Amino acid sequence: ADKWTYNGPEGEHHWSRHYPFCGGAFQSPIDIQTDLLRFDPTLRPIELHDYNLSANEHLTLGNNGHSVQLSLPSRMFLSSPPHRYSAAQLHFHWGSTSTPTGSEHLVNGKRFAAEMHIVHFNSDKYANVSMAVDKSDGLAVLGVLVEVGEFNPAFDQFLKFINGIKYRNQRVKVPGFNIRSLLPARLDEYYRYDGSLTTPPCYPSVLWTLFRSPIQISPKQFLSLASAVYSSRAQESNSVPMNGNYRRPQLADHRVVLVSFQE
Ligand SMILES: NS(=O)(=O)c1c(F)c(F)c(S(=O)(=O)CCO)c(N[C@H]2CCc3ccccc32)c1F
Ligand SMILES: [Zn+2]
Repeated sequence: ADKWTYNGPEGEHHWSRHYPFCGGAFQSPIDIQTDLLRFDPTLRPIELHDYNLSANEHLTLGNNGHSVQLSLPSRMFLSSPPHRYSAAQLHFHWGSTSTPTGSEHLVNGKRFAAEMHIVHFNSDKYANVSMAVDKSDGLAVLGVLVEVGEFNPAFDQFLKFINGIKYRNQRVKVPGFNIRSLLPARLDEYYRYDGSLTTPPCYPSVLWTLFRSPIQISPKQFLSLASAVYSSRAQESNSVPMNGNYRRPQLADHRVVLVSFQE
């Protein structure tokens, strides 16, 4: 069973004991130093298809003990030629109410308040995300940096249900909404590199796309995300708040980070 945590004896420095890839190459996240970037004119704007889900479509919002995740239908897909990647789920990483800095990727050493990941799998080659998750060309994850600022109505489309998933393994149904509205305006400006899952089993199977522009959520929305959920089960006596669920930056070790824009 996945008994890894972000702190303590099962924390990230111990992951590689049970999950060897976590100690391997091509690990994520990384600190994106903009002076190491290489502009790539072939990086096209990210194209999203069927992201506008109807309200009669029901998504599962769940607490898996490591993150808050929202299931996504596989008919939603992104195309980043030559492949098509179907959506699987989106989830978040954040800090804590006292330290609102919990993004996974950093930009020039700056850590943002939180980070959203939309996990897709290569549906040209694999039947589902579980088949794709350990293949080097298996996954494409969209990363969105989150800042505390303006109220974000799109975020509330699922955040208003978060008190139904306070404890590990709790799940609720939420009506579909336009997932595109969770993303920044500029889908043509992003960082691109080959990396891994940022949680065990840390498979080096992810084509990372981290958008340049952060999105904003209000202080109240951040507080709700960072204080509503626990990584412990409902009936457990000592409840463990879920916060600081981000992995520290890994060595870029000569990996090239491509960038789709030139200032
Ligand atoms: N930051 S990240 O994008 O690397 C990333 C996570 F951070 C994360 F927490 C999860 S998880 O499934 O919620 C829990 C651990 O697998 C996944 N889930 C992936 C990994 C394994 C798997 C299998 C089926 C569906 C989704 C996933 C993930 F890809
Ligand atoms: Zn993630």
